[in-house]
Amino acid sequence: MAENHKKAAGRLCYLCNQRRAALKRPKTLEQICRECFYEVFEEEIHQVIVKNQLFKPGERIAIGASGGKDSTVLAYVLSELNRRHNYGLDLFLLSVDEGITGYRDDSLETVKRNEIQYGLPLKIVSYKDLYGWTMDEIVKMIGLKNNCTFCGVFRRQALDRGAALLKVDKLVTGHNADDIAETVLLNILRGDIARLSRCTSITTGEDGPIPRCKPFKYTYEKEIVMYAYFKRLDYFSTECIYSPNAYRGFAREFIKDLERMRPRAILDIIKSGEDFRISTSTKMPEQGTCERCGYISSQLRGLPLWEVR
Ligand SMILES: Nc1ncnc2c1ncn2[C@@H]1O[C@H](COP(=O)(O)OP(=O)(O)OP(=O)(O)O)[C@@H](O)[C@H]1O
Repeated sequence: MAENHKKAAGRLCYLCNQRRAALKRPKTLEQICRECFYEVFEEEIHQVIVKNQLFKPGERIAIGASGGKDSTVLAYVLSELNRRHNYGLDLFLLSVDEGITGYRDDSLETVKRNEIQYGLPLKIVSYKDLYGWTMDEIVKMIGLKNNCTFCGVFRRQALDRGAALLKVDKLVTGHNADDIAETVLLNILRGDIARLSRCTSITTGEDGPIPRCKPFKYTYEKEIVMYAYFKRLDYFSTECIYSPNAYRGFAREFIKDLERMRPRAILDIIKSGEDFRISTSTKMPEQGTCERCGYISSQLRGLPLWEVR
């Protein structure tokens, strides 16, 4: 960040041609000033929201808030845009406490501060209350293998339950362009055509109880970090202590390497995912519902009975 800062200093901003450039924009490599950076960063997100008709006036929206950089910037920018452009949204923070000591307990403290800083009501739902156990207990029992898969499934359901308690119309998450490009690549590597065809959708679950959208679908992770840094936003920056997902880590590093050579690579991977056409002869897996808890499941049985309350 400091090097980037130094390289840009001394020149005039490429966009306004008035103020000194303060940074090199990761997405375009343009040398621009802070003010122009804030403007293009926020305006691009506004355009994504408008073009994709993500929200309707009067809607209640829950922001999936983990305390990390993405969801913290999302909460901040969405409140700003809501005010500036009169979206007419009622915004809420929704956090899931997975019960991971030394990680989620600390990041939730950040979300509690964000609740006050941004004036957004916060709802916390926990695995302990919903299912009767914490991830600490699960990891003690099953170890680190597959624990991310378990946790991902449970978090999805917990967010739905929290959203239902808040009576919101939609849930937004801080998934960014890097996350989506990474998922496209992983689905190709795994030959998972069903997931590949839906992982680039900006809104999902429209046929379910609570649709989800990703306003940061085209927002670069590096720009989110820069924005949070320059705006001095209060966020928690530690990785989950139980996330040893080496395969995903490899895809992430690969995309970072591509980005270094060609910043557009992230957008190009997303575009490839969006334009992918599935042959009509490809057999798609059917999505079912769990025979025990009734929640959506890729297999007949979703969560084991003892896990759902
Ligand atoms: N415990 C949680 N409670 C509420 N929302 C969550 C939680 N964990 C993840 N999310 C939502 O899912 C998004 C993607 O989560 P992921 O685990 O990939 O985190 P991330 O990329 O580190 O994002 P962040 O920087 O916001 O933590 C987050 O931006 C957030 O909106």
